[in-house]
Amino acid sequence: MSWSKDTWQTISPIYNRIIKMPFIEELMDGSLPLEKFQFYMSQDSAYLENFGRALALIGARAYDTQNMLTFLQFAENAIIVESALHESYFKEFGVSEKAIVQPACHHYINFLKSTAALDNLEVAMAAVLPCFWIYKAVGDYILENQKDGENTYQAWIDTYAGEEFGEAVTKAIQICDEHAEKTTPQIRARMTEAFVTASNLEYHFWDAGYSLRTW
Ligand SMILES: Cc1ncc(C[n+]2csc(CCO)c2C)c(N)n1
Repeated sequence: MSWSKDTWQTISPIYNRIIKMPFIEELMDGSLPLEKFQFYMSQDSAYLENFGRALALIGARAYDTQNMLTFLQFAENAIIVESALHESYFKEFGVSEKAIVQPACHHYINFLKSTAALDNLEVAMAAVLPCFWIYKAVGDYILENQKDGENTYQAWIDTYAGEEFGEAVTKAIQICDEHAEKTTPQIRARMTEAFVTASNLEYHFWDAGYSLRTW
């Protein structure tokens, strides 16, 4: 079995907990209180900037120029495409000031940046993968299960369930599998560990949004 299939099975209990979270269920039916979504989006803004930095760092460390280009494009997308989504919601809901980075976000961005800077390249690539893969899976899950009707959060849902984003996810998974295949069993095991940690951090990011958890 490929590294990615095997690793997705490992995190399936975490993924199953994620799609049952009140944050996701209420995002799906549009009943999520605005205050919680605003908190999540303002933290996500800081997340995206730092995630973009981690991706650019991985790009700089890539073994060949093709993978370098791919990760630099991921970084560019994280900054430009996703921040457009944030900007439109910020305008709609009148949030403008830069947020203080709260614990769950702080934990996640520092894990990503330190892994991207100091760990093996393969491990760094695995650490950023849940960000792509879990969002695609959650986006598709919501699109398949949501009821018809107006939803304030539809733009968010469509971003992650979209075809274009799907292609980026497939590419990110493929790159990890290629690197997993060529590396040692020890590093492959650390790739899995980094993937599990990032998946847990995704859970906590949404959980902190729902409970408005601050320092
Ligand atoms: C906490 C958190 N995790 C993942 C994403 C999703 N995401 C952010 S950047 C990017 C790839 C480049 O577009 C993806 C998939 C998010 N928004 N917030």
